[in-house]
Amino acid sequence: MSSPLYVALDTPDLARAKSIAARVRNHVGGIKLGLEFFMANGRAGVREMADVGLPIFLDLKFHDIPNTVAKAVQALRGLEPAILTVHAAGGRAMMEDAKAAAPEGTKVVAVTMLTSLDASDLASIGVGSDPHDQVVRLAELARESGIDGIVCSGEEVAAARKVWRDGFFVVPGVRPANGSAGDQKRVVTPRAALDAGASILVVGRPITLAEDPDMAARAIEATL
Ligand SMILES: O=C(O)c1cc(=O)[nH]c(=O)n1[C@@H]1O[C@H](COP(=O)(O)O)[C@@H](O)[C@H]1O
Repeated sequence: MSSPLYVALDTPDLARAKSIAARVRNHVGGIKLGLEFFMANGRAGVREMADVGLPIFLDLKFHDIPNTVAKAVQALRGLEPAILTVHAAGGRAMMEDAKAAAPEGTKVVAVTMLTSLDASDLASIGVGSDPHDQVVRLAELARESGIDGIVCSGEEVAAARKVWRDGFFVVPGVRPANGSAGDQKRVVTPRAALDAGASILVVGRPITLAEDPDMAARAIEATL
């Protein structure tokens, strides 16, 4: 079985992304490319990274009116990523249309509540519920829309899986014990996230900024 560990290659530097991918490729199940990489390298960059031979998770977090999101997803045709992201807060119709526009083999997953936010951040944008209730509510909405799964923190994934048994659950904000959280606020260890029901784990800086990314990926893999 392939590893549930996806490495987030958050860099605008294509050569650097390729070099880290080459070093960790035997210890991860896939590569996540996000806004930083895509803004700098675009479709051609994604194609080059596909040469590494691992599944590509293209994390562009679409959040717009349904027509715009559907057309953006259509415009990605030809890249056929294994996974792509939208924001659940874009609403049910947006998620339905994103799914309809995506290639058959691409999983569409919705970001519920960013792992960089906590309860006080939710309150500051006028959302009264706590992170747990907010994630479960958006998980239900995502399920009803017919997409494949959600992104949430390891703190909510067990509750979300209760309302969506066969959903696909992406958990970022994952840190090895004693790892620096950085800008992440809802953080769990890789092992705890998997035990709670994560389908895949997304780990960026703990691997990419390590002196030896290969060893860092291997050390995380060993805990799974
Ligand atoms: O959609 C995501 O992947 C995502 C959602 C979320 O709520 N939190 C989150 O950190 N991410 C992504 O997961 C990665 C986490 O990176 P590190 O904090 O460096 O491990 C980044 O690429 C983020 O864009």
